[in-house]
Amino acid sequence: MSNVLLQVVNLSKSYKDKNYWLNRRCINALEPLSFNIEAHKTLAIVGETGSGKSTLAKLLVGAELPSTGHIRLNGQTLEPGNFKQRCQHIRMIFQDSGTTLNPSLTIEQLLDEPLQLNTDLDELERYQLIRETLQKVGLLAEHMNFYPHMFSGGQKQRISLARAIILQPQVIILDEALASLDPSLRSQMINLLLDLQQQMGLAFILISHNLGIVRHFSDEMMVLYKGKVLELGKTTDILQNPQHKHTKKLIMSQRFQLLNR
Ligand SMILES: Nc1ncnc2c1ncn2[C@@H]1O[C@H](COP(=O)(O)OP(=O)(O)OP(=O)(O)O)[C@@H](O)[C@H]1O
Repeated sequence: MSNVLLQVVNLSKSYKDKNYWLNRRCINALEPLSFNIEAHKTLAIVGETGSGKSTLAKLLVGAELPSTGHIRLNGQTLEPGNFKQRCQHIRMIFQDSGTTLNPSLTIEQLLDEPLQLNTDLDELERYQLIRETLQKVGLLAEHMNFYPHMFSGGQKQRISLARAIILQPQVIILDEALASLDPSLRSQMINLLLDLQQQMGLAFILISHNLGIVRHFSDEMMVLYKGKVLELGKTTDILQNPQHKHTKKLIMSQRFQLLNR
């Protein structure tokens, strides 16, 4: 019996075309797609601009409602409008999430927010969980009293990661989360994410333009093109033996990144 954590079944999204007379035409941002992810595994989503990666991420976190399909977590269907249920189990980290931390709050207040909103823990329990979570992401308990501007870019990304894991989610979506870090910080962050994945059994969905990162980090990959799935399979198989001409083009355009890792 496989250890399937997240099941995506026939999920699709179309938008009304605002530029079209009477709005009768639709843009199919994502054609119906299905996939599974197991705990401890990483699925990378790649594709050129406009291929539907962000749309898929928005559907997974519940920021958009699907046109068709549904999502199951541990066999249970996630209700489209139930944000509390969704945001406890599926969290997202963006490219510049470090820079969007509220500058007027201390790190303790920033990490306390999701706990107050989503749990019944008392003040002492929340305090202890904040301490533990900061240590998990390689920061110190004393950092609780600091403000975001007192940290470097890489440390701010760790604070965003702490905010993402503090509710003990099962799935984390990394939307170009590693793109703005320099190569050495990026490797540290990847190692930290892999450690947390081991410890917590997390499943990651990695949205990235960088096939070097995809190769290093992911077990499986999905190639999207104009809202359609071109390929879905083991990352090593697809990178070594791409079947579709658009996948081949993507790999050729990044052979430099792939050679340098
Ligand atoms: N709110 C919206 N209304 C109308 N069309 C939209 C909306 N959001 C996305 N689209 C369209 O859906 C398609 C997929 O967009 P999406 O942002 O998911 O692509 P992407 O792969 O994430 O691109 P990028 O790499 O640039 O972020 C595009 O054609 C886009 O124009």
